[in-house]
Amino acid sequence: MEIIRVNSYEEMSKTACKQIVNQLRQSDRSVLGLATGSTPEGLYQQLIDQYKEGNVSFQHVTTFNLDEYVGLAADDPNSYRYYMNEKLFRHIDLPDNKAFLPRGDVDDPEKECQDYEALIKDAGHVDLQVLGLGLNGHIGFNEPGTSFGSRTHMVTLDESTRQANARFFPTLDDVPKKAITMGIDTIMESKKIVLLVSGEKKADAVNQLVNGEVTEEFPASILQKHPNAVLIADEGALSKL
Ligand SMILES: N[C@@H]1[C@@H](O)[C@H](O)[C@@H](COP(=O)(O)O)O[C@@H]1O
Repeated sequence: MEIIRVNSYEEMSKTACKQIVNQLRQSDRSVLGLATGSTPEGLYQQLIDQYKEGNVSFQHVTTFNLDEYVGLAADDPNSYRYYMNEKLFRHIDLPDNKAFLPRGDVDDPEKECQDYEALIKDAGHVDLQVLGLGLNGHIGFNEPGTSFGSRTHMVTLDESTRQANARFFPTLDDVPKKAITMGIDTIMESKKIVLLVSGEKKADAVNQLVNGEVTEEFPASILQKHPNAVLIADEGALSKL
């Protein structure tokens, strides 16, 4: 895995933005994989700026997000669909019908997982997948213990993940207990992976990711085996390497 060391959160966001712009210059019909959480917010702002300056268009792009909470509708302010609309989609020219997330409020989440896999396959798989890193090594919502062979599936969130994400919700009780996430194998099929990590609180996780053994107990460790993965991380995140 290539490591790009940057000085700040802003530089991380700009460097990731360049990777995406380069991808879109190679093909304006690229399929992008997107992530939520605090980490990619700066990247999305950079992409909006690039779009507004006329440097990039998303007109022919397709996007697939990693995950969504089960039970939350698109217009729920805590849903990842709502996050993506607010932080990126409504500011750019990406067509609504090309911006995919798993739907959290369906009657049959298992079927939704299969349908989501089929959509990704029909689109020709993800060209560039943006990832964040959970404190426990999760990617998407693939918690420790998830099979490396997993495809899009429904998961029960770890208590630690619910607590880490509680800051977005009124109370911890409001954090959903289940989510739909692309599986590890689904993520690994992406042609390129751009993993973003910022801040000292992720330093132990980054150390384990880079130097630890490849184990299902630390899902992100599988990225060591990806042929085209890049970690863009700031000094804080790399401080324990
Ligand atoms: N499902 C998301 C992940 O995709 C994300 O990478 C992680 C880290 O979030 P943050 O970037 O806010 O630290 O949080 C959530 O659990």
